Amino acid sequence: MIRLEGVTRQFRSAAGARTALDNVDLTVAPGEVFGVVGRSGAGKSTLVRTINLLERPDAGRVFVAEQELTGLKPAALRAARRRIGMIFQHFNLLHSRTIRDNIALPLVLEGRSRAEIARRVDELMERLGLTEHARKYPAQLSGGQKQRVGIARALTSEPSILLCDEATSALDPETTEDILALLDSLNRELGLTLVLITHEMEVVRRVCDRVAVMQDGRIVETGATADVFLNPQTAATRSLLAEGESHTAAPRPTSGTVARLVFRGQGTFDPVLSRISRETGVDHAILAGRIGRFRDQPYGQLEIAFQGEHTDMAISRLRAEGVEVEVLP
Ligand SMILES: Nc1ncnc2c1ncn2[C@@H]1O[C@H](COP(=O)(O)OP(=O)(O)OP(=O)(O)O)[C@@H](O)[C@H]1O
Repeated sequence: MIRLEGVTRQFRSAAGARTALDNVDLTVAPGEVFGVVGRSGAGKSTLVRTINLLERPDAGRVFVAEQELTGLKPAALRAARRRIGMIFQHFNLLHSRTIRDNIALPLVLEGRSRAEIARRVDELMERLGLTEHARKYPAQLSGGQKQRVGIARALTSEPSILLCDEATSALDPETTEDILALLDSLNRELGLTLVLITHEMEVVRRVCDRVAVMQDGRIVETGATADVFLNPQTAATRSLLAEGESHTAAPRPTSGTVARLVFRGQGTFDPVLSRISRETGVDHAILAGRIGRFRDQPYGQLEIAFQGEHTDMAISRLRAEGVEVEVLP
């Protein structure tokens, strides 16, 4: 659905050249919710703006739905862009226009008929719970409502892709959850492909099927969210994940083997640890733990201290049951 091949983008200024994207390859499958994370300046916005060619790469090719956008003439590019909606952190609404007119704007610019515009705008306002706000102005709405207007406006041309640039970063946690639930339902019900830039790891856990981690204009790691978050392969990913977590190390006992266990999927709910403890006579003390969810997939992470003669056997048995076990030094 989306394919970037060897995309490079430099910005030149008085201070010199800055490589915002450095030979980036990326593939996003149809119907996927794809997250892009990284520190400020890593190149996330430039990457996402390259997908609809708001930012033109200096080198490399961009394909959307098997069509090479980088090879299109202006009129064909305008048509291709209609399949790609975009929403923004600060909503980018026109303050002097009503909610209805903000949503209608892309259709007005395309020269659609009044009847068609009215039908489509009514339908979107109904779907997004905005009907009662039709005649209000953006300043009269809350942040979450303004983002709903942004989403409605992005959906007017019935895109198959929605690019979300820090779409929840200006919202409080409850409103963030509300907008994420809406994006999640648009993905599930309309099959909309979502590419979502965020600096909030919780947003990625909540909605993203896959994630790419960016650093200095490159994608340093990419994979299923659960794989990247539970087994980060790069220092950049580990440092992003460590942010906001407690930095107090789990207490360590003076004897025994300390290990980190990861349970995934339905296995999260199996009493496998106590069963294997009983069968091998190996006791365990829980030092730290967390349970949660990656989109639909439940997971649990435990740091435990094994105590007993047959610790190696208990660890092999856990691995045989599908529990990931990393023995800590
Ligand atoms: N229009 C521009 N002119 C000059 N430099 C730019 C421009 N746009 C981006 N850059 C530079 O390119 C690099 C990548 O910027 P980009 O906005 O893509 O990063 P980001 O990961 O989205 O960061 P943030 O989270 O702060 O938005 C930065 O060093 C930035 O200063």
